[in-house]
Amino acid sequence: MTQAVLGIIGGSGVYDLPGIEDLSEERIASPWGDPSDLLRTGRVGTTRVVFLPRHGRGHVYSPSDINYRANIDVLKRAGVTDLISVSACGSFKAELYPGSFVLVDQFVDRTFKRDTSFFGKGCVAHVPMAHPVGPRLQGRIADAAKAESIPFSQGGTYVCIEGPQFSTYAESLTYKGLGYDVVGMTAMPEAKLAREAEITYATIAMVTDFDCWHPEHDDVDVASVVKIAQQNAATVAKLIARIARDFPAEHEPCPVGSDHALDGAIMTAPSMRDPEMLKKLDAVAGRVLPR
Ligand SMILES: CSC[C@H]1O[C@H](OP(=O)(O)O)[C@H](O)[C@@H]1O
Ligand SMILES: Nc1ncnc2[nH]cnc12
Repeated sequence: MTQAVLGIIGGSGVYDLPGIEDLSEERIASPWGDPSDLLRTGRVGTTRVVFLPRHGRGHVYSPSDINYRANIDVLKRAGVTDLISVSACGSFKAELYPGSFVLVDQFVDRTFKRDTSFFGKGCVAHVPMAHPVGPRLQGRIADAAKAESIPFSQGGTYVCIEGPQFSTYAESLTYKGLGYDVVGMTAMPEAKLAREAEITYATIAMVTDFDCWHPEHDDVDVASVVKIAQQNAATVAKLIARIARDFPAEHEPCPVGSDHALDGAIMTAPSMRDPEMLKKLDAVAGRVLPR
């Protein structure tokens, strides 16, 4: 059996997770560099939880500067099996109004200057990304939201832009016209790396604004995002606490195979693999790499 460990990545406005019992801070070293912050580990009821604010305490890392590989690597080293990311987002749909929550299930990656894989020269791998969100994990978020009477919308596409600037009007209209639901700057490559690390991933997109396409709303700015994020902080904490409290002790097998994503994914012949690269992959790919 694999013990379930619930990881939470907090986004803009979510730098802390109240309600963790037996809280301690852990500095875990990673061969991929420095993660955004110390890991805050503990439990909620009997569930082990690990919290990491992706921008760091005080919001020191911009979306392009976050070391996504180190973040996912240390969460893997801490035993995280299931990872919920909380992300502030702009909305392209009138019905997804600021303050609402969207359980997105697809991502479009428009980032262009980030390290998007743990693999590469010396150990090449290709994991499936057709279904980036674990449906069972998302179902648990939905069940908890219902139990706490928190309105949410299930399903949707999150387009991840490089930032740090918000989108132009033409970009906003384009994303809306393409049918995307929300826009943010951080879910990619986070979701890709979680998949490579065989961690089941799901996102709670917290709508903070209408980006800049809506004729009856002001264009997005930091003040409006922060205002909505602060207003929703207690609701996010309540939702996460409920998910954690009701979480199973044993990791539930992921129906889309996120916990076995590396099965058959490594292309490089064993004799041609770079030993230095393999060392760095000890946590992420330890399950499939011979020791
Ligand atoms: C503060 S506005 C832009 C900022 O908000 C979102 O953060 P996160 O995804 O970490 O919640 C967006 O991606 C940008 O990083
Ligand atoms: N409109 C927006 N675009 C990108 N990231 C965001 N985060 C919050 N609102 C956003």
